[in-house]
Amino acid sequence: MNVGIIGYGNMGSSFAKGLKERVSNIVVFDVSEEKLKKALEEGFGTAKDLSFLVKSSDLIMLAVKPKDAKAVLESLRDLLGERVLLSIVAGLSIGNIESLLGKKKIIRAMPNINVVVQKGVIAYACNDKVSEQDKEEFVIVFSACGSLYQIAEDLIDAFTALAGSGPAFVFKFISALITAGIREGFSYEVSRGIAIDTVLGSCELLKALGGHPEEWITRVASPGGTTVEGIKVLEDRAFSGIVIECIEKTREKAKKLC
Ligand SMILES: NC(=O)C1=CN([C@@H]2O[C@H](COP(=O)(O)OP(=O)(O)OC[C@H]3O[C@@H](n4cnc5c(N)ncnc54)[C@H](O)[C@@H]3O)[C@@H](O)[C@H]2O)C=CC1
Ligand SMILES: O=C(O)[C@@H]1CCC=N1
Repeated sequence: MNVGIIGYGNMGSSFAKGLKERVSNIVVFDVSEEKLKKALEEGFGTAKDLSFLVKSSDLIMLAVKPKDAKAVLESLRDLLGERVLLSIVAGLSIGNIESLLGKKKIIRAMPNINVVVQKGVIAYACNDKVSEQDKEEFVIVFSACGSLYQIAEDLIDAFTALAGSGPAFVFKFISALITAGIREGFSYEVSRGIAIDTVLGSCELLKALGGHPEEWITRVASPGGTTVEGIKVLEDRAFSGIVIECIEKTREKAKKLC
């Protein structure tokens, strides 16, 4: 497969790196000369315009900000033909894309930034122009960037909140742990290492051994011990309620983006 990427920002560049080993060719188009230079330095082909990019590609990924997406889609309308358009633009529905592009092959996906280390979580939904073979090829190629979930399109905004924005919330938690460690007397570097390894190890444990996180809390929190004192503070301050509301507000914003 030949992949064309429109927008070489955080996500476009992360996908380019993740896909490198799995596709024949990657071509990038960006309005920023600086981003095009970066793409060249990072070993990718660049296109001078959208027409060249489309001609060189079987699948075209739209990775620009929501505010820039409409203009790009209008320019693609007469260029795309039977090629697949893969949009990762938050809040932009398949219906919106079809109204700008016409009834073309469209995959709407929602990834997260962890694609940069090939550990992304990517949800996708397709319109009925996308064949089983198109879908299979997409899954084979994009599984190089992380785990894929085919979901109903009406859950993509919720997925955007949980997984698309999710890394920012996890980083916030890790950042708070680091600050707490510094406050207790560890250097930044040591506190960072302790926080990351604690979160990473806990995730690996859950993945490897299964079980609900609450079950594992009972194994960590000894009766009358230390952990339960910390858990009480989180409960008093409605930690779970805060996280649930954080996801709800994020999902609501995704609905209003485009
Ligand atoms: N950053 C994230 O963690 C995630 C972002 N997304 C979605 O991915 C999309 C891209 O986000 P980022 O990579 O963070 O944005 P970004 O701002 O880092 O990159 C966007 C790139 O598009 C380029 N661009 C703007 N207008 C253009 C045009 N007309 N033609 C070609 N290139 C153009 C910009 O120069 C820039 O390099 C957004 O729609 C966002 O909703 C989805 C999931 C996660
Ligand atoms: O904040 C945003 O709008 C994008 C969508 C998911 C992650 N970043």
